[in-house]
Amino acid sequence: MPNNDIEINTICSDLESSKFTLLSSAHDHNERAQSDRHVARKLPKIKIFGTGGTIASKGASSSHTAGYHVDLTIQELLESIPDISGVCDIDYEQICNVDSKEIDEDSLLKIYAGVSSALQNFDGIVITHGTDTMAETTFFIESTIDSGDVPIVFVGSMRPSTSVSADGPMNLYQAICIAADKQSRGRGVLVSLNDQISAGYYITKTNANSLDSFNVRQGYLGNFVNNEVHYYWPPVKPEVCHKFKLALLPTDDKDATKFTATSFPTVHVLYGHQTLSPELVRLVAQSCEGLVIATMGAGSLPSAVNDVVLELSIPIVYSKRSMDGMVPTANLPKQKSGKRSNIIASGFLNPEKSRILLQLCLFEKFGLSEIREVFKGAYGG
Ligand SMILES: NC(=O)C[C@H](N)C(=O)O
Repeated sequence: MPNNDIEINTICSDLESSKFTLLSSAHDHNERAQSDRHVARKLPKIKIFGTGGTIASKGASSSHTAGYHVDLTIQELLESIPDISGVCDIDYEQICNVDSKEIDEDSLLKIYAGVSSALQNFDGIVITHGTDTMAETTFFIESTIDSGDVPIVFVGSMRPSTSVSADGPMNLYQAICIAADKQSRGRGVLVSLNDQISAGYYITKTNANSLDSFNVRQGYLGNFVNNEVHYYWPPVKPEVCHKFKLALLPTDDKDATKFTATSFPTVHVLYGHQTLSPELVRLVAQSCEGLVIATMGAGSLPSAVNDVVLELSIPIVYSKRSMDGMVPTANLPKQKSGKRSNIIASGFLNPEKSRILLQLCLFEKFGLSEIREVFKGAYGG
């Protein structure tokens, strides 16, 4: 992790002679607060966290857009963007540096802790992250952090830094400008990718390769064109999002963002298909505290699978493998006795977001009816 203030020459061709100063996270905050630069210009202070992903990756050559590996620190990434010294003052920190397939609960909690702490001292937060699992992290952060007015902007890229027309530097530049823009206040967790601004709660990665990788059926919130942020709507947050107050064990009485490592209950996801084995469902259910099944339509699974599910005692969420639409409660299989079963409809939540929501519910020790209430927020239950 970098320790000192560093001067950076931008590589943007029309700004070749410009310089800006990056403040490393180790830099003393009091010194920063007292600096004339801050006081005189009153620029927004933006915290930038690096976690890895394609945006921080290098490939074998400029034509390679696959088979690359994470190899750039957040400091190096910041060296590749246009001058932002007139936009904001930035401070940066490397949380981890991995492909997002490696993001686990430990990384999620590190991001959670970093964001919680930065919310107290910064006007905006930017997090670089791989796109493959970005939607899971944004869903987790929106579900666990009340960001008030402070924008939390996630950003990634689809091409590695070494490729021709790498999209990372522009995406990162835009994310920082979005986080620094007053219009972004009161919008919660945002995602900036391919000139579009979306709600972190709703995004889904819908294209495994193209630059326009995130499709948001609920609509984009705005876009970024030629240094301008344009929102289509006034500030709004996802109404259906259940906010969890994570009961983490503090290790420092004075600092609520420091806590002991915690593991979340295990929740597995099974993918529904013709001939899905009831025995597989039974077997998987033995090794988890909750299960999500990507059903084939709006809650449909072979009857033999439904029969096994109804015998189990753990909560089982019926989600869907179709990208759009929802699983309504009316489609859930019922107990012969007429009693409510252990099955919960995911509403419009996809399997991976349903998994995180169920995990959070189980972490909070919610019973079946409370879990149902939480999923009702997403029109399931
Ligand atoms: N475009 C990307 O960022 C994909 C990469 N595999 C990741 O999620 O880390």
